[in-house]
Amino acid sequence: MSDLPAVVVGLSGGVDSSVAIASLKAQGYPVVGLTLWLMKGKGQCCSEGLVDAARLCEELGVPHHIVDSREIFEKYIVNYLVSGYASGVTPLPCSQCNRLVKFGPMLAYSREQLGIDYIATGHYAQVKYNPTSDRYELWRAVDRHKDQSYFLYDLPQEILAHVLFPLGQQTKAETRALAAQYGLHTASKPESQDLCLIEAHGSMRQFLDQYLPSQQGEIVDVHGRVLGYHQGIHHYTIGQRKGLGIAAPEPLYVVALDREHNRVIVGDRATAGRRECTVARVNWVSIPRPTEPLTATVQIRYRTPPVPVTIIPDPNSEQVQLEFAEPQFGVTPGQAAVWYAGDRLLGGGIIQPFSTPTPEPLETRVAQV
Ligand SMILES: Nc1ncnc2c1ncn2[C@@H]1O[C@H](COP(=O)(O)OP(=O)(O)OP(=O)(O)O)[C@@H](O)[C@H]1O
Repeated sequence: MSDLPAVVVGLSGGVDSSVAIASLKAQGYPVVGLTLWLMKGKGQCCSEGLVDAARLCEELGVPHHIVDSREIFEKYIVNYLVSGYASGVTPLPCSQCNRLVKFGPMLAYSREQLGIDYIATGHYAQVKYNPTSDRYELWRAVDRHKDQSYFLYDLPQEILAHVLFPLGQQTKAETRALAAQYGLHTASKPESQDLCLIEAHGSMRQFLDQYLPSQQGEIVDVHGRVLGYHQGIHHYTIGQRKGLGIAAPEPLYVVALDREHNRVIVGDRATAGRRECTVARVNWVSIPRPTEPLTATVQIRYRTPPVPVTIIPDPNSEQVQLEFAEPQFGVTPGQAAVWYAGDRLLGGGIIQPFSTPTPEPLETRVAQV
């Protein structure tokens, strides 16, 4: 009998989680596979993922559980996305899904149904216990290109204390080599490129179009001049530069989404740059909440490089104010800002809507004259 604790491994049917469970098993951990059934559609997280995960567990000779999580996925992710886009923000579903749909419920199921106290996933990130601070710290993965720590910033200490990331210290190439070495049928599965919802529905636009009706409106500049038309403000993101469908001599960025008048407001680079923003729903991970301002680097999107920032805690709330050393162009309400000291993830939260002065619609101004 192994002295190692039993671990429940979240399986999506993809190569990363397949190698995560096979590696833990090879190290002597008693393992159980668990797949959350998240939505209907094609691709992982749907029936295809369930079948691949079941087949993998059969090959490995380990138990496999499937938990129908479609209802909580609908409640916490689909509704969150649809209401966010409808109100003019661009929500980040992955960190919320990790906390509320995946890690929290997986650990609860493991404990309550299986009496198992540890869970693992195929995420590329590392958890390190710091005995001095008595905190479970989150660190970037060794494979910087695959690092997924950004999406995990919202995990509380109670969960991090019970999580293993078996792939955090290896490269994706090593994962693929191990998949072949273990003879896993998932070894040659292509990399998932995008958000699971996008894989299942084709694009975010196609997904949203099922819920939010098209509603034509104006694309205007910061003076209220009409430059073009759109089919719904939910197709746009603050900071967006490409795909605006308007010809202009200089690059234009979306600087505000005016829900009240169903308008997209665009501006030049100088208008689009932001030096600060407010971040709410902050989760402090590797350090406790500071009382003094702190310098760090911050990522305002998954794929943007970290940039220098000062984080100013609000004495009266859990919010913080971020002050960037240089103006940033993709500061998008609804997305996560996640700050680091080197490779150590300190904390993160959700960027709050900011007030960009929006011009009065033309007819209102004409009426006032
Ligand atoms: N439906 C699910 N049920 C259980 N665990 C899941 C599910 N989807 C994802 N996970 C876990 O979260 C990890 C990261 O998921 P993500 O969607 O980012 O996939 P990925 O990085 O492409 O990994 P994989 O190759 O395993 O699909 C997975 O490796 C897996 O452990």
